[in-house]
Amino acid sequence: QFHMIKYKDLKWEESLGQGSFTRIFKGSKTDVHDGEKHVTEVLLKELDVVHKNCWESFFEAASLMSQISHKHLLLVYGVSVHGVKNIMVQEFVKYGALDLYLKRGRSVSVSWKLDVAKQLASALNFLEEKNIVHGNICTKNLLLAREGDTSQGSSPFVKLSDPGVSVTMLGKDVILDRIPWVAPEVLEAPENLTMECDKWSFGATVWEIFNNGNAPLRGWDLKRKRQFYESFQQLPPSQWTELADLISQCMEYQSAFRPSCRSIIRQLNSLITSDYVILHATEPVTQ
Ligand SMILES: N#Cc1ccc(Nc2nc(N)cc(-n3cnc(CCO)c3)n2)cc1
Repeated sequence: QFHMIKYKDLKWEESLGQGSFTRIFKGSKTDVHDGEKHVTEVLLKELDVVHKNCWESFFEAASLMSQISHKHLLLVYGVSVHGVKNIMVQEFVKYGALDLYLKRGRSVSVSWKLDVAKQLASALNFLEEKNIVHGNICTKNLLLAREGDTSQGSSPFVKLSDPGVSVTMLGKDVILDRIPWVAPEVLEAPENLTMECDKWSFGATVWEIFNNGNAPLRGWDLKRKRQFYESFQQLPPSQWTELADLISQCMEYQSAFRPSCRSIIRQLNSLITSDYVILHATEPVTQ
């Protein structure tokens, strides 16, 4: 179910950082068809050799993204295996991960943030219709393809990245460190990963977007993070009550009570039309 790409057709350029058990590089792939050579800019996601036993899960994540296509889902060109190296070849998304983009202090408007949240909700709705669980929704996995410029009225465009190695393959500490994105029931038993878990993560991700990419519970150690769930705590609410309500509905400890994707989209639509948006056209950058 995969396009296998020859290692010799790939070229590595600069390193761009790392994910869980993976390293990412800018690169290019060369294809030849009808006798013409095509060079495409790509993102090369390499599974760390020490974790090569996770290669099935790594490729499972990639195949999830290549079985279906949607405008807000990352395009995966294929995979390449070379000796102990496992490489996923993805489309290169121009502005990279949203968490870093927001941290760079771009002051973006409330309508920009709502637009991004709505695009993520529509990707989630699509996955839900296909009965596919993502399992790692967060701004690190939300890629910015177009910056959008609210003064020019052009809107941002985001793509949801692959979930990476499944949470079922990660150690307890890695899962604990994903608090508050990982749903509480997944902490108890990672096999509990369901669509409802993606809604919890969606809530934490919207919280990040409206807090300029600052990670929630930033700097908390694993013990404190664990206690956050044990005492059924919620993230600090936004002063925009309707937004805070949506986030807390998604981050409902009882998974069955979390809203449907359709309800999430409906609530986002009413937020977009509320006068709060006009009043807070461009938030002052609060770092
Ligand atoms: N400066 C800069 C810059 C960096 C990266 C990109 N592009 C891109 N394209 C992708 N397909 C995936 C990612 N990516 C980024 N972080 C992760 C890890 C979490 O998934 C994945 N970045 C563009 C500009």
